[in-house]
Amino acid sequence: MKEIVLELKDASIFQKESLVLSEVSLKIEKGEFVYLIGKTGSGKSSFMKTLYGDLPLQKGEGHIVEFNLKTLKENDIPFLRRKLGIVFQDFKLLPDRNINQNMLFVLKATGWTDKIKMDTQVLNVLEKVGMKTKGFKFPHELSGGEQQRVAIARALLNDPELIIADEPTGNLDPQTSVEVMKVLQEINKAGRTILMATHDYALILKYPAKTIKCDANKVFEVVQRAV
Ligand SMILES: Nc1ncnc2c1ncn2[C@@H]1O[C@H](COP(=O)(O)OP(=O)(O)OP(=O)(O)O)[C@@H](O)[C@H]1O
Repeated sequence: MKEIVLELKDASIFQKESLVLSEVSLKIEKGEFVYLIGKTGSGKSSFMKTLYGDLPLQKGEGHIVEFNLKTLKENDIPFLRRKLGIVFQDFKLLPDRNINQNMLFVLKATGWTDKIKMDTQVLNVLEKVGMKTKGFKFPHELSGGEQQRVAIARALLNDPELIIADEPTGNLDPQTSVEVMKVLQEINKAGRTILMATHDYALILKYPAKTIKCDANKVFEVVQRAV
């Protein structure tokens, strides 16, 4: 039987008191690549925030990696985040330090202490995204696509069980989006599970995968048709 990385049953997603999504039931298995689509304001970010503990799961059931979202405590959140790799549209790299230092900052914050192992892991993840030789550069010295590749490398540092990417190509031109997408595809082929919110239908057509949609306060799987 396949390992389940994420399972929601009849979950409701709220922003404060307002209901954004209801009756959400879905399963994501280890190794899947899943797109999350939907209009602006349909609830994609709220959905993802619930998965990484930024919004509480107030109703329904939710299990992600080894965590129960319903009983998740404030103290559990850093441990949950270590099992997830989170990638944002706006990269969120620290501007005042170079790429290697950005990576080491995350490793230190997540409990790594052995300097040699840390340096090896930084090189290892930068190599996976084709940025091994750019560790000395500052974020502002990199293109948007390179910054996003570094952000993906950062998400890989703690060997996550699930990568949650919220519009990772949203700030990139079409060609650069494809380059970043190729990196995500390679990471997926290596066995990692990826949930990616996107507005980019060209990417979905080029790299078809299971697609779930937020619409009218619901989440459902959509069948892609060849065009
Ligand atoms: N911090 C917040 N406080 C209150 N309401 C919020 C907050 N963030 C989002 N919302 C509301 O929740 C609903 C869903 O927004 P959300 O950002 O999840 O949508 P989205 O599908 O990710 O949109 P986009 O594609 O623009 O990122 C919207 O009605 C929005 O106004």
